[in-house]
Amino acid sequence: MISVDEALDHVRRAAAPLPAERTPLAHLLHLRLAEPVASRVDSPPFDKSMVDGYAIDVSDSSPTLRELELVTAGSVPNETVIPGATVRVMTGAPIPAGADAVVKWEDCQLLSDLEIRNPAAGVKSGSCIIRRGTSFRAGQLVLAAGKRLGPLDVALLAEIGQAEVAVIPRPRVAVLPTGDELVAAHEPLGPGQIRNSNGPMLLAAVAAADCTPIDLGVGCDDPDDLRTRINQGLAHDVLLVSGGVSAGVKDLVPGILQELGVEQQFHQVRIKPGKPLYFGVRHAAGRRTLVFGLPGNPVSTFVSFQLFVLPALRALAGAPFKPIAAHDAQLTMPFEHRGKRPTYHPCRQTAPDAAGVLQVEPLDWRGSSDLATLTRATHLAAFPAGDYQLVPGDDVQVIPL
Ligand SMILES: Nc1nc2c(c(=O)[nH]1)N[C@H]1C(S)=C(S)[C@@H](COP(=O)(O)OP(=O)(O)OC[C@H]3O[C@@H](n4cnc5c(N)ncnc54)[C@H](O)[C@@H]3O)O[C@H]1N2
Ligand code: MOO
Repeated sequence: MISVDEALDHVRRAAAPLPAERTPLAHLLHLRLAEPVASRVDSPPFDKSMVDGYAIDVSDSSPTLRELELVTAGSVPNETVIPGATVRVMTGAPIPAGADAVVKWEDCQLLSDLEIRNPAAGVKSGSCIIRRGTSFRAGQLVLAAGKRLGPLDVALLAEIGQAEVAVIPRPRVAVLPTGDELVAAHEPLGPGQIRNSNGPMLLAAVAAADCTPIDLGVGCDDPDDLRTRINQGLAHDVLLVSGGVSAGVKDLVPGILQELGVEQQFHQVRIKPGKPLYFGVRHAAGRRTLVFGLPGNPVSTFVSFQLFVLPALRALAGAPFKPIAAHDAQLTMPFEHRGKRPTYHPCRQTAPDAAGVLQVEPLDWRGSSDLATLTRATHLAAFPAGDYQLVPGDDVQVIPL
């Protein structure tokens, strides 16, 4: 049995970023750029008006100005602003030659249909004009490689005319809960049966991690059925199997994975819950698939997902590999730990103390099938292995959920 850190090292080695793919703007959200992006254009691409008004030459001292034409956004001026003349411009319109400022129409006095009093007195050159290249110049780097793209980055790519860009794709993650005892939430429970909660949980957790979930249905504890479904799962970047990985007569998953060419990296980790965790990698036809066999108890499945699968998914998607960060906290209640495995115990944040230290209360958790308590938890407290008693105020490391 290996330690959590050793297990994470195996996952780290296998979880190199997926190969980059050119992807259109509509599908870029939360993906990471595989290349730096420089603009091929100046932005804005021309000097433009920031207001609806009159483009003028501030040095013109003529008492009145005659309107030569109206220029709206999307059209171009034909006339030049000469002494005694103005061009009426709408917001976003290009500035005509000869003009060096725009005055809002409500600050101008209309004398007749096409004539205004010259509003130049006190107006600064450049006023209400945004100059070509103010945001950035052609050739300038606008987005760095590795950046996780948000809505503003997508907008920026559109602004520079980059209709598609090379990004690390969203990992495709197949989910296969296994067990003859499992029935779906809408089906009646027969004797000895339980509902499949891991399947919906993992599909949701995969989606929450910005990956694409693929539902492989529920596998029976039957070699042929498992072989077929696992084979389907191996066509994706990651396969998450839940159940069937411990020592029971129907725990067939590790054997079938081996048969299908998955190279086991580890099986069993010194951790509670989640001891029977399996991890393997298959390389076939130029594709690498990471395979996690998650222990079937729902809390074990979830904790294993958080600690081992989530860092792998993030690294496949191009982020640096990083174990889930632990924070310092203090216990508000006594806690007795027994056992040779470190325990990740559901706990609940109370208030930070006066010094801002996070305070947590270990919950009355009834073990690896007690999903209900986990839903009330805000953190997992990481208690080291050993037999010992902790008291309120003792330090503990916690992982946010
Ligand atoms: N002799 C040993 N027995 C067990 C060991 C061991 O080391 N030696 N490890 C125990 C630990 S720890 C765990 S955790 C479980 C994990 O077993 P499996 O991964 O093989 O899972 P199953 O036996 O299939 O299921 C365990 C438990 O969880 C329920 N389950 C399974 N799938 C789902 C699902 N999709 N939704 C909800 N609940 C599910 C299942 O009915 C069982 O009750 O093994 C111990 N045994
Ligand atoms: O490690 Mo198991 O996950 O205790 O139930």
